[in-house]
Amino acid sequence: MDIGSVNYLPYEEFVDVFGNVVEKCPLITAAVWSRRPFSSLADLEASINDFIDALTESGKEGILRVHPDLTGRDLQSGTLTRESREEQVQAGLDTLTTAEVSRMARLNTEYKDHFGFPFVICARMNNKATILRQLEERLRNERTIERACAIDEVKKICHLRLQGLVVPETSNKL
Ligand SMILES: NC(=O)N[C@H]1NC(=O)NC1=O
Repeated sequence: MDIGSVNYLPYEEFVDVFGNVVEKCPLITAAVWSRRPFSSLADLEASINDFIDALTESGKEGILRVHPDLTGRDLQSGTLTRESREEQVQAGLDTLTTAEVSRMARLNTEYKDHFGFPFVICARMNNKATILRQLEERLRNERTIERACAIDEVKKICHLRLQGLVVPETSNKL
């Protein structure tokens, strides 16, 4: 779909198509619909990012909290959203050894106990080794820095999900 077609979408269809660009946050999509017409895919993405940036710190933590754990129960039981499942599979998180699964589970729990929200990272820009390493490193971050870092990852996930839904404009359009 191109951005012109996006601008013509009635509210219900817009939310059907873009409702999960931020994981389990269709409210963001519903709010951003009011900002159309979008001049470009980048403009749509900027509207989503502006909405996220304007949230209070507890609102941002709410966005993080609805994310599933990486390699958690949802991946094993098949209850992830389609997008999240594809991303975790692409990062190789469905092929961890038993030892890696235990390590990831232990670190995820430690992280969540420490910060009060789950560890979020753009799986498609990583692989299992870099994800485990970042999980260990980010556990040592100060809380405000870590929250900002996690929200940046949400925006990266959103960026890639949007790219899969909207054709970017060609620069040599007449
Ligand atoms: N916990 C977490 O990072 N989950 C997200 N990461 C990603 O790439 N897709 C997700 O759902």
